[in-house]
Amino acid sequence: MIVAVAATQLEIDPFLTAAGREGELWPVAVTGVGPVETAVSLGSLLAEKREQLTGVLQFGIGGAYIRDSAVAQVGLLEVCLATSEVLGDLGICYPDYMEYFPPELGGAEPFCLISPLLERAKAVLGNAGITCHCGNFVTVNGVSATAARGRMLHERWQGICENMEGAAAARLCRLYNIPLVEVRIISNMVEDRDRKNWQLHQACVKAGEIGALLMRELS
Ligand SMILES: O=C(O)c1cccc(C(=O)CC[C@H]2O[C@@H](n3cnc4c(=O)[nH]cnc43)[C@H](O)[C@@H]2O)c1
Repeated sequence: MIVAVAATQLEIDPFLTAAGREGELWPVAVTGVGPVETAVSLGSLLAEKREQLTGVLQFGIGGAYIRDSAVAQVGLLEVCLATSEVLGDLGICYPDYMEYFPPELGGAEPFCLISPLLERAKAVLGNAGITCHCGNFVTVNGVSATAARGRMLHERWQGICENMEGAAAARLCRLYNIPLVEVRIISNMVEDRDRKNWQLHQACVKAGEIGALLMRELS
């Protein structure tokens, strides 16, 4: 059994619409925004259901880091799959520099998400003709609101996508030895903040549709 989770009802509603009657049988949860809420809600869910679970599907929206080379730039409303997750702002925060703690103090250590379930998810998207970018994701407590901060996190982690929940789910899934597939649709570029450039609604709708497709094919 796979559980589908997203941070907000804004992401879950289009998922339920796309899932239709079939979705009534799927376990689904809203985890809340940010790593702490995710750890609390997903942690109690996994503690209860871990014996029955063969995977966690986390879907939602995220920001795309702007890359130096235009070759593989991820764009608005494009699909990203995480091959790793890291807590990108756990440490000492300077305006455009992060100093991470040593490993014994919980220093930033990426969680690898490569698994047979991830390979199946890639195949599902490929068979549906959906192009997806696979790469490292970075989880933050605060949305990066400057291009400089985004560039710094991108360069430090070779990150493609910023979000606020993935590393918490990755840490829990590692604890319980359950594979995690994290898929995000780009709602915004990580740039000097300009809210009018965000495509929040469209990204939530697409995230719900892709989430439902993956649940249908992976369950
Ligand atoms: O600034 C606003 O008005 C505003 C309105 C609604 C939502 C937001 C968010 O910041 C959403 C955070 C939510 O979405 C994910 N997300 C989307 N883009 C990013 C990003 O660039 N950096 C980090 N997280 C992002 C995140 O996972 C949260 O669940 C703002």
